Amino acid sequence: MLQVRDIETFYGETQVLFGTTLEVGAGEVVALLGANGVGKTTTIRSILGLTPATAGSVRFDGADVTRRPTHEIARLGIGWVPDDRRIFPTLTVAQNLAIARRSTRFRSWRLEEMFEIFSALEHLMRRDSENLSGGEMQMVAISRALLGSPGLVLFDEPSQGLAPKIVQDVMKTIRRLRDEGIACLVVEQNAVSALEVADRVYVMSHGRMVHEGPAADLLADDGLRRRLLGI
Ligand SMILES: Nc1ncnc2c1ncn2[C@@H]1O[C@H](COP(=O)(O)OP(=O)(O)OP(=O)(O)O)[C@@H](O)[C@H]1O
Repeated sequence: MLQVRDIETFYGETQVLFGTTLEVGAGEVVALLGANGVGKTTTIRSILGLTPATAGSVRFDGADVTRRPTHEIARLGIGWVPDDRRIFPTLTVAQNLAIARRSTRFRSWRLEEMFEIFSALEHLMRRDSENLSGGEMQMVAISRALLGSPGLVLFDEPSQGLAPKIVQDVMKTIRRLRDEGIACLVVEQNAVSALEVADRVYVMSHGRMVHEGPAADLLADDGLRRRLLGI
């Protein structure tokens, strides 16, 4: 579904990605881990064309999207759950969700299905989004991504700032998406939660991948985990 090959990305003169390569298959959850500042968010930004790669390629669903504008890339079926959620604060929850609707070649989701996944969401629909708690915002951010009919969802730090029970709900939702055949790329500081939900994992350091393999292997190998992730 997603193939990122040898991408190089800069902020101005500063190079952040030095030949980053990764793949996510349909119905696969892939975790992207690594210390602060190694380039995980920049990898997501390059996939979405927000900070386009200057070398290498990004392919989604068979199409080369490397230097296409972000709105075109999103319209092909890439959903994004950003680390700062980016919910429009002056709109209600219902309005935030209404403007996210999009049809793609992938499965579309009904609002009622969002209410099944997040039982609290139905009662939040009329609320102004600026008054939501962190967990409520995350429900809205994930629902918004799904209402855009994605084939791939990019999650940036989905558990950041959330209570443990809500983190469990988010991870359960990611499993559900996988079961529906949606590809998920999950950038996380909370490495254990990410490894528990992921099929495969990449570990990044200084803009390059330094490890790739089954998530279960890294979860089981204390020595390797300590060396790569310090935990
Ligand atoms: N807009 C920007 N302008 C200049 N440099 C940036 C910008 N955004 C990020 N950087 C730098 O790029 C590097 C990689 O940042 P990035 O956010 O991709 O890392 P990360 O692995 O996602 O880390 P974190 O978990 O802290 O978000 C860092 O050194 C960061 O300071």
